Amino acid sequence: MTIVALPMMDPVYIEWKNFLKTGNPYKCNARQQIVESWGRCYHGGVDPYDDKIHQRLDELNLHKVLKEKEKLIEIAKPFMSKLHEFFKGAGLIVVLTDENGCILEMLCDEDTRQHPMISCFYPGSSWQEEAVGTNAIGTVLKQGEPLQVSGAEHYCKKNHSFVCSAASIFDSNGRTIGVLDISYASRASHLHTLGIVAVIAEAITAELGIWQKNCELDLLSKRMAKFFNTVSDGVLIVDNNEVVVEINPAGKAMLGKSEQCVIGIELKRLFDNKSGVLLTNSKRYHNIEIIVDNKGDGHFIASREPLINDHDVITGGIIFLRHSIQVKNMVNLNHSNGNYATLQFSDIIGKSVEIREAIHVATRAAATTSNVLLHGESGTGKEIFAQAIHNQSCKHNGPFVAVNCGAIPRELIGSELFGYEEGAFTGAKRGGKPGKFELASGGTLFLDEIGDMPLEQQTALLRVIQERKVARIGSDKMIPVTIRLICATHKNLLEEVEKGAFRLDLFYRLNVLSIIIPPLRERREDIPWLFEHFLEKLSREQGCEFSVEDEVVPYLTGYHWPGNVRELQNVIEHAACLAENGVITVGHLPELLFAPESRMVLASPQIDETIFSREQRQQMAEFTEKYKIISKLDAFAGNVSRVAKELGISRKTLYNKMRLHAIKN
Ligand SMILES: Nc1ncnc2c1ncn2[C@@H]1O[C@H](COP(=O)(O)OP(=O)(O)OP(=O)(O)O)[C@@H](O)[C@H]1O
Repeated sequence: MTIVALPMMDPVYIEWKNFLKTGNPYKCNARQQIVESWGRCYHGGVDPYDDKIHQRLDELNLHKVLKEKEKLIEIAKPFMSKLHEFFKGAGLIVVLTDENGCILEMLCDEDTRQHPMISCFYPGSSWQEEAVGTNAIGTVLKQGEPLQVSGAEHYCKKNHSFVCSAASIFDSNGRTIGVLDISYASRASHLHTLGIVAVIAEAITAELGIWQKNCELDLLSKRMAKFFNTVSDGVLIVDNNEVVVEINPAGKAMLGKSEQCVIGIELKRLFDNKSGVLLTNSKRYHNIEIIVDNKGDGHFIASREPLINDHDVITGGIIFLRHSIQVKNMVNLNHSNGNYATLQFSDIIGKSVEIREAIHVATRAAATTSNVLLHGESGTGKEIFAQAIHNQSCKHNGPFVAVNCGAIPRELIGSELFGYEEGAFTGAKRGGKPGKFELASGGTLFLDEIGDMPLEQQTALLRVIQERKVARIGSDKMIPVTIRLICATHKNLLEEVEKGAFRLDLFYRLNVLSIIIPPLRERREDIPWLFEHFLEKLSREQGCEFSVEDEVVPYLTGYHWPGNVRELQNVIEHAACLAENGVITVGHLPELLFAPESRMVLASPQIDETIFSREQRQQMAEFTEKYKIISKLDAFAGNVSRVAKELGISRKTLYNKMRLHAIKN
């Protein structure tokens, strides 16, 4: 390589000399890009006569930058080698820098490398304008456009022997990430070198773009694969001939088929005729119901979206399958249809031996999937027990569907429980309707008042329990159902069996685990706890405090509670409603409670003795008497003689008692 000293008569050199005297760009005849750069260097305080060694990165930082720019180097290097090969022996240096003008890679002949003038080109040295004045690399980084800087156009004298051509390399967002440069020491500049550099920089930019796009596609396809393989919906992709080209693991599990048995097969051949037609006769549908007779739960909800290419042409379809039970569970989670259970064992209030025993058995029942029969009068808490069992069982994530068999007209009970097909009977809904068994599948079906179920439906129920499959009315397709059955009755079912109103075989099927919930009158020590519980609930709901006169609770415990806990709850609400300033007194209790025939205190004194103190019993007796007199006075319009006769006492005694109890007539 020949290093040539520039003659002092070079017109650019003269311009340079003149510029340095004033720094005035308007008096300068050099190229505009060069003058602009000189202006930046002049005002930025770059020393044009500085011949010190270039700024360079230390080992550690250079290593870091090289690591960061690994891909740029990898992509640019083959291009640089080609260039180097092409210009072999011409004394050229091919340089790659980062966006800060720091040399990352350089290629040159061995004898060029040895030349002292070239010593300023080495990995880590900076060619920023601020560091070495106007130069192709630094000035391209400032101005963006490819540029050749020759001889005295360089701001620093030490670079006057070079001709440098550089162009930026960009990432896919158009940000500069590097510069490609060809430099050589010469008096003569050749513009075609700039052209070559610009084209190669563009090629590197294009290849980097392809690499970045590939990375994005790779990431996208990894994400898609993850989604495809882990999503709980079955996903099938079909081509335009309705032939399956892809199926995900969930899809294979749902269809119970291996990949080999699905890929390349027509979609409709994977299903029965009716389902196959439904799945293939439209390019887009949402939530259509498919019932497939195969092993496991073959009851699906299917949706389909067309696959459309960039030219808006349909190239196939993507079909999503979901177990109907999953859909139902989601609906149930939304709490939009009431098929959910909120109550737990902790919501069952009571400390009596009887209720504790019932809770104990129910807890054991929750640990199994056996059918449960709850016996208890109306309002004793049968539903609360059913919900608690469901919520503590392995089915707690499934639906809890409650049906009151006594409340549904006889002729409708079949369609309610088992569902029906479209056109099964006059008035049947279009598309049919799933029954409660299907809706409860995966969870618990609570059949309240099972004793009221008509005999013919008992037979159908027995069949569902035995076969664990249900056929909708009007269809012979069997839909698998996995449910835990909890039934409840206030009737003595064995008596019903004797009367011929209940099937014995069904009774045995339902009565696997039997729980007796005793009436409230047989566990009166629970009344104070229930009273406190319901009052607290009212306080919370109404945002006000209640206080209760001492006599109230003993009075409640003396009533025979034919409506059980539900009635107690209503009585407390009634009293709380009437209570002035939140003070509940006996006077706020409903009159029904004072009717002598409904009082237990008098009827069964031996029970009272075990629960109440003598003082409490005395008080209760007084209250009973007081309210007996009041109710009779009301009944006979204040006619004292009639009331006395009715009570079997003299008028005088009645007056005395009225005075004693402060009763005004
Ligand atoms: N032990 C209890 N603790 C708290 N609340 C109770 C208890 N028992 C019943 N209840 C409440 O009493 C009301 C009636 O209970 P539930 O509906 O469970 O009775 P049921 O026996 O199913 O009645 P029916 O046979 O008339 O349907 C509900 O509001 C319930 O929450």
